[in-house]
Amino acid sequence: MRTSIATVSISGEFPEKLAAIAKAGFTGVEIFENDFLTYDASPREVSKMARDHGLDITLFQPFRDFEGMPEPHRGRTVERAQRKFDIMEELGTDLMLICSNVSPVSLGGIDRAAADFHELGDLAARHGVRVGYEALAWGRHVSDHRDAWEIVRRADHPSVGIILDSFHTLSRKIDPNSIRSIPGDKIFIVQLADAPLFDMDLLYWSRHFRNMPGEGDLPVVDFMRAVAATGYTGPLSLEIFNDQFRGGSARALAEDGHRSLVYVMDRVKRLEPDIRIDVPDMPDRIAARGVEFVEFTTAPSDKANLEALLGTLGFRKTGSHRNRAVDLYTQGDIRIVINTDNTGDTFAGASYSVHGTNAYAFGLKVENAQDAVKRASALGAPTFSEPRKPGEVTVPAIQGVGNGVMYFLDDSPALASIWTNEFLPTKNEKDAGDALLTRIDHLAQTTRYDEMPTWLLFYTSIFSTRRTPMVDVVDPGGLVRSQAIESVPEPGFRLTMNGADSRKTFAGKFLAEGFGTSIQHIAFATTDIFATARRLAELGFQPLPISRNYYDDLEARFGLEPDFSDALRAASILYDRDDSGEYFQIYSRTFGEGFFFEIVERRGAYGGYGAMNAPFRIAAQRRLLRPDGMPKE
Ligand SMILES: O=C(O)c1ccc(O)c(O)c1
Ligand SMILES: [Mg+2]
Repeated sequence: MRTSIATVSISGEFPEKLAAIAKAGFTGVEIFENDFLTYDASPREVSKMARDHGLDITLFQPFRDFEGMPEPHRGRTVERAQRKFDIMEELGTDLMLICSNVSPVSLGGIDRAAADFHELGDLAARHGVRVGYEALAWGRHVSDHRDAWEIVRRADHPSVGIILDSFHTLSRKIDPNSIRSIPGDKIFIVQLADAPLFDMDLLYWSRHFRNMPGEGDLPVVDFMRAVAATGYTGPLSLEIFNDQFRGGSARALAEDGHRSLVYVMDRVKRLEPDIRIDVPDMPDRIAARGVEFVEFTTAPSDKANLEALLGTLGFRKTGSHRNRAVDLYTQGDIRIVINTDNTGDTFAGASYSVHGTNAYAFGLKVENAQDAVKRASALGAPTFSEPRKPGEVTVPAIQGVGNGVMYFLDDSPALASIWTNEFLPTKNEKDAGDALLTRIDHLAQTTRYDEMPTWLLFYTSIFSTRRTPMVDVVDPGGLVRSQAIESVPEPGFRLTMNGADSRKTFAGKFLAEGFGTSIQHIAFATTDIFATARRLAELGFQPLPISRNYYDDLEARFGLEPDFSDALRAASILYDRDDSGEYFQIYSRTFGEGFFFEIVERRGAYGGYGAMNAPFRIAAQRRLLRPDGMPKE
């Protein structure tokens, strides 16, 4: 698979862009004219730089306002093209992109445009180059690839072809299957971009909000299936205009870009088994069944606090690792591991010294743990391993969000018996009883807003998932954007990603003080929230106190019976309801740098996360940060 990316897609100066592009595994690069014009080097020097990095220059672009010009503009346009052909020769590329005319003086007419292209084809051939015509979604006369194709067909010149760009086709909701009738050898290059669905001006949407395939909402896989069906085997080239990306890290963007192309082509290969698609073999998207454990790293001195909090949530210590300072706490199907093995250079120790106490690792239950690592590695995720002691099993793992560790467990004998083989059971003198918590409902990871696309792509490319729409949560310190990912077909693994723009938000403060992205809360499921609340009270659990105003509003909003809302209020339970069911939430107070636990009950088929309650939760957490702490009753 030949992969390419336009220089506009990556931040930084030319040398930095090219280095990042090559390092991420691309074989080609599109030179965006503006990047070239603003960089102080000759075309030959730029050509050499690309080639020194092993990159082909797949395209020089864009050439604007060419076809359908009346005289005297027409003559000047041809002269302009001639000069660009000279530059292309020095750059060492043979393909130029001509985007459909947006000039108000341009004239329509398919035959007029075809005649212009035929003439340009002759000129291009004399320079040994080719031209490709791309329909901009906002072109004045041509805004649809089907019209662009008709012009190219009538131009009937070997040096003139069509350029397809997924954004222009899909943003206008043009059926990508219309591509299937174009001969593959007349498609000179294919540009790919995705975008979140916004109802806005096409030009503005395209120039500011494109993102990598798989990060947005456009059916890029369907588009590529149609392209593959034409027999096209040329480069797949990313062209991503995105303001946020321009401020990001060149290396991370290039890595995301490469991952997105491999992901899309792996999807296409599975959906079109009869078409030869040149993408590395890898296991299919991994169906995560659930979170098998979450592991905290902490120091012996801090451990007691975490242990005490877990105790009030009804967890008991049920095991100690045979060789290490690692303890296991369980309840229902939930396992929490506390690691204080900070001797030597363990990863847990390193994570603790950078972030303090944090949930630095979790384990996912999957069908085949080795397959999960294989797929993740094929998509560019780093694998993780640490030296094991005799008798210890190596659990397949990768590094993910914030360098946290993601372990994979399955039913193979070695992995399935790890808890009984490596941990010695703890005898509990007196059993205080649990709080009816059954499993981990979801994990919530907090990250910088600009890193969210990276991590959404990470999860959606490796796992079989669906994403819920992005919701905005208003924090008095700024906006926090939140999106949930759920495993399919079974929602056994649920994860919410919260992106904080400002360090003044509660989430942003967690990032700043914990020095980076990490799990900020863990939500446990119960099947009876009121029974759980009673048990928690007996265990001495202190819920996050919620303001009285919240309950008054809730009662009015849902028409709740006063007895019911009183019961909610008495136990500091938050409530939500939609057409499919009900949702109950209890929050713990925060621990360390803003970490907390949540307990939820889902009734019916409620599939959300209580987003409308988030501002109340945040307000309550902020109140507790104040010196007096307590809410006014
Ligand atoms: O926004 C533009 O002008 C523009 C230019 C070149 C392209 O290939 C494109 O897709 C858009
Ligand atoms: Mg384009």
